[in-house]
Amino acid sequence: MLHLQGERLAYGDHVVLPDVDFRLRPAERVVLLGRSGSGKSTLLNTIHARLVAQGRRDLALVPQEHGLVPQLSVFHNVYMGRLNRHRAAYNLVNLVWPLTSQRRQVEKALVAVGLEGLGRKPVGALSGGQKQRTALARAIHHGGTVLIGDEPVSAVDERHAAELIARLGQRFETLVLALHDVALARLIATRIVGIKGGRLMIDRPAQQVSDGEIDALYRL
Ligand SMILES: Nc1ncnc2c1ncn2[C@@H]1O[C@H](COP(=O)(O)OP(=O)(O)OP(=O)(O)O)[C@@H](O)[C@H]1O
Repeated sequence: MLHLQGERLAYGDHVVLPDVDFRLRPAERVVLLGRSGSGKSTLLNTIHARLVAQGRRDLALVPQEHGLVPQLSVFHNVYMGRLNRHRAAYNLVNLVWPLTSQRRQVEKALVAVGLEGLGRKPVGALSGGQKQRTALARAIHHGGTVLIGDEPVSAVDERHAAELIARLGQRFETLVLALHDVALARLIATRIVGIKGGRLMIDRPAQQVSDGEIDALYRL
């Protein structure tokens, strides 16, 4: 599906990951772990950009800052997950005066993330956890086979985070997620990638990765 080979990931002169080898295969559930600033978002964003450049459309994204429009309603933000499926005029009608059929479909995505009935609320008036759920609903509404998520449940409490991650696992065949919660990573990951010191220190099937190795990622 994707193969990064000896790639140098940098922002101008600031090299984050100088020599990345990373392969993504269909149906993998890859979780990226590592300290803050280790390069998880950098790798995720590169993976997303490459898949888009390949012309993949079956790809949903939950970015770290959610990428929502706070002035617009939850409905509008979630509807935007499918903008590319319709003609501009149809989208315009729905953004101004949503059709019942579209409201129903968006509502299904809202139910999936526990935001039922909140479609009319402006995103700017939501809690942090609700904003994050809105971003998840947009990804679910977009649909596809691959989900790229940067800390997609970080603002949700532990129990609900596990439920939401499990739901994402049901909806998307292939997952690449950055997570900070190791227990959550263990629930969903078939493969763990641990980043430290500019390298992918770990890249193995999840059951072969010990807790000690994961702890070492977070040690200075
Ligand atoms: N747009 C950018 N321009 C320049 N440097 C950046 C940019 N984004 C990230 N960096 C730097 O790249 C490094 C890796 O950042 P990245 O966001 O990939 O880490 P992360 O592991 O996702 O961190 P966190 O867990 O805090 O989100 C950091 O040193 C960060 O300061």
